Amino acid sequence: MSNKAATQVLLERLTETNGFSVRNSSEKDAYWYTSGKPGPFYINTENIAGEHAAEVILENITNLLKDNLSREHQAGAILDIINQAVDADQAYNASIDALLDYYKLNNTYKPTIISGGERRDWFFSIPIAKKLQVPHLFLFKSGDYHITDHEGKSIELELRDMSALHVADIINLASSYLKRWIPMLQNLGVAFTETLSVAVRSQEGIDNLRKNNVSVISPLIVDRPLFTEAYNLDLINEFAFNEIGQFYDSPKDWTRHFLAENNIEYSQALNLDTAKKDRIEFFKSSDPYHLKSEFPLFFA
Ligand SMILES: O=P(O)(O)OC[C@H]1O[C@H](OP(=O)(O)OP(=O)(O)O)[C@H](O)[C@@H]1O
Repeated sequence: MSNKAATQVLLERLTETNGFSVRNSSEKDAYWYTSGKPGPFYINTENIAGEHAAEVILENITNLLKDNLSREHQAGAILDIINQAVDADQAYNASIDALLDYYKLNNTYKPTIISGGERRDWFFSIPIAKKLQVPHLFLFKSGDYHITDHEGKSIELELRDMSALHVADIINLASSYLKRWIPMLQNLGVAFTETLSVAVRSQEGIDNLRKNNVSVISPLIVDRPLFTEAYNLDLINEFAFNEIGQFYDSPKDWTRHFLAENNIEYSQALNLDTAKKDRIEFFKSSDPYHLKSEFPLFFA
């Protein structure tokens, strides 16, 4: 499989499962990001497991982590959930193969262990470890870790001579690496110079990792060329393609244009989820682009 083919498999799967979604008409609302700013597209790579399946899996993982169970029990249960989901869905399995093919095409490093961080990395790190027949290192946000062997059994392992490949769902600013995964891997004495991520949302994340001597391999670098590819593959329409171009030229100008055309009455919208409501409120109160004087009614 070529690099291009791997990217296409993943992009198509994400489009089918609404893991990659764009604003394809002026009637459609913007996506409100965690930063509290709006934008014309969004990417949620865990949907590669299936839109509904991803939701159920995440909920199950969250519940397992809440329960007062041993890390061994939690890791075993999470591993079973993910492996069963991959076995049950040919398209999820094919996406993991595409990701692994992409990795193999782009380097010669031979990891002896795969690491993955709580929670979404595990959708990818667990099946990649299984396919490479190497142990999996679960990294928990608390700082705990747990190792399973290539068959999924819990093991004790001397990590000092091992080389880890950290597999992730998406890199944004790489804050989870800087705050947690890099210090944890360093403390364990594992060599760690490379990470495979399904997608990269921002060049800043790649730069932050480079400063820490970690190089990034990813089939989906979310930037203009990826949207050109999506457009050429007919995965996004002309409206979306043009406005994403505007957004990359200037997020502020795109936002101004969106607010000028936007006829969505947020105050009247009944089905707004809490997260979205909070993000819109934060946008209004922080006014990151200084647009309040131009849109007094919206900011009122
Ligand atoms: O590049 P970064 O700045 O690290 O951001 C990206 C990471 O953040 C999110 O995970 P989060 O920490 O929210 O944990 P979750 O998987 O439990 O949702 C996301 O799933 C990525 O793993």
